[in-house]
Amino acid sequence: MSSAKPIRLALLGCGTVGTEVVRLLHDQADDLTARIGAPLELVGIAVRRPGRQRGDLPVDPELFTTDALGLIKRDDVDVVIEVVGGIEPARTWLTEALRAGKSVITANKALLAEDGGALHDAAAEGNADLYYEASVAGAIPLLRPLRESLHGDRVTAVTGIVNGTTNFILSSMASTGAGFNEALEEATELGYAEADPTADVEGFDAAAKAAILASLAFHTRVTAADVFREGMTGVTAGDMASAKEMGCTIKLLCIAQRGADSVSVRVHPAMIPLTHPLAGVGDAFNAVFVETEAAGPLMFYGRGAGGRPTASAVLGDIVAAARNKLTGTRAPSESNYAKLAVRPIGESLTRYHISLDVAERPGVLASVAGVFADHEVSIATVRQSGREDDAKLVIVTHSAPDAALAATVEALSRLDIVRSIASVLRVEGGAG
Ligand SMILES: NC(=O)C1=CN([C@@H]2O[C@H](COP(=O)(O)OP(=O)(O)OC[C@H]3O[C@@H](n4cnc5c(N)ncnc54)[C@H](OP(=O)(O)O)[C@@H]3O)[C@@H](O)[C@H]2O)C=CC1
Ligand SMILES: N[C@@H](CC=O)C(=O)O
Repeated sequence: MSSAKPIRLALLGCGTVGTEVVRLLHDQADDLTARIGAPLELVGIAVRRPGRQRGDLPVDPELFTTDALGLIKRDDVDVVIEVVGGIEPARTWLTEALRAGKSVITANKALLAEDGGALHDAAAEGNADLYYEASVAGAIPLLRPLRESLHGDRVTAVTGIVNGTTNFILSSMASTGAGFNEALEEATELGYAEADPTADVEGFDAAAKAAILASLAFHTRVTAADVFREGMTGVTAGDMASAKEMGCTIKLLCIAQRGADSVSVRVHPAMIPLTHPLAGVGDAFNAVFVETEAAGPLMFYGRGAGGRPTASAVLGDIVAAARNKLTGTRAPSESNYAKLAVRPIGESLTRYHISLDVAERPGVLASVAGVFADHEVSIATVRQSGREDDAKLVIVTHSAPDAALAATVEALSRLDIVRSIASVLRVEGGAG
């Protein structure tokens, strides 16, 4: 056993992730002590409802408190672990801890994407560690490679599936034909969804992760407000069927790209070919491609959500922060020297898959094609089906500025021969 003084931990939150952090700290205590060179000691756990049943947690019930700020301020706390979520009071707690020189480990992507700058500034002020590996892609070691291993290279793009809940729903819809509500309910039971699952299904969670990834990859502060966001609630069983007919599937993608002097960051559902490596990423798994100038493409894959996988990432950060405490060193600080501008979605080159319900009469195709030509959007494929009074057109475009594609859809909706725009999806990776 180590005779070194223990590193003392305060845990804020003991829900899906927090309970698994407690279990791993307990189950792996001896190994952790050997790896760090000092034991870890949990000195307090802040929760909202201390009397709540938390299974057979291997922890002294006396450690629970509702006074998170009081716990953070205790002199015997070296490291603060936040697995509560939300903007406030988490921001106040974490800035307080960092300014006081306490290491902070957080899984709170919403806060990092909304006001990560304030946390990084507080870390610099307090000469404290700020680690947040669990905030993006659950268990996957992704931020440390971006923050350290790839710092000698230039990242040009980050593309991936970064939300487990929506991947679980879309995979269930595609493979078993499950309905949206049923799949969301199951994802929630399995501990994948956010406290308010609107954050998952409307793309806010993936957009927050996209902002964190783009900030690290491009050395530029990117916030959630900079990210174009479209959720997956508009994806219908009809879209899934249409995707299947074209040899494709639909995934909620995060796409961050670096140009010469700007970046673009977007989150939206996209149709991708079944041959695309992301097409086979099922269940609540995540996968992220990082493209760099020297290393070329790199792919990261693993469990993107769930208590135990996420706790694994938190534990890795605890070990790093504890080692730094012992050696008197610090985590790499924020690197935002590039300060690149963020380009709006309208300037990004994208491709659309558009399904139209149209009148069945001569000249329809010519009128529709004319709208595309007017907006300088070229058509890749057209499929026509239906009978009198029930005709459908499915058009896939070549790539064009997103603003031109959006304007084309808007103009199509005003044609009298177009009864309705059944769906519009972006297309990635050679689909169509
Ligand atoms: N679930 C997952 O798969 C992943 C989650 N994350 C992130 O981890 C964080 C936690 O998620 P998760 O464990 O799922 O969330 P849960 O809702 O399961 O747990 C939240 C915990 O925070 C406590 N809490 C809430 N409000 C307060 C408050 N005002 N003061 C003190 N404690 C409070 C709750 O207390 P009580 O138990 O008493 O209600 C609960 O223990 C979030 O930021 C989430 O985005 C990141 C990656 C994956
Ligand atoms: N709700 C999130 C949890 C992990 O970040 C997700 O589903 O990915």
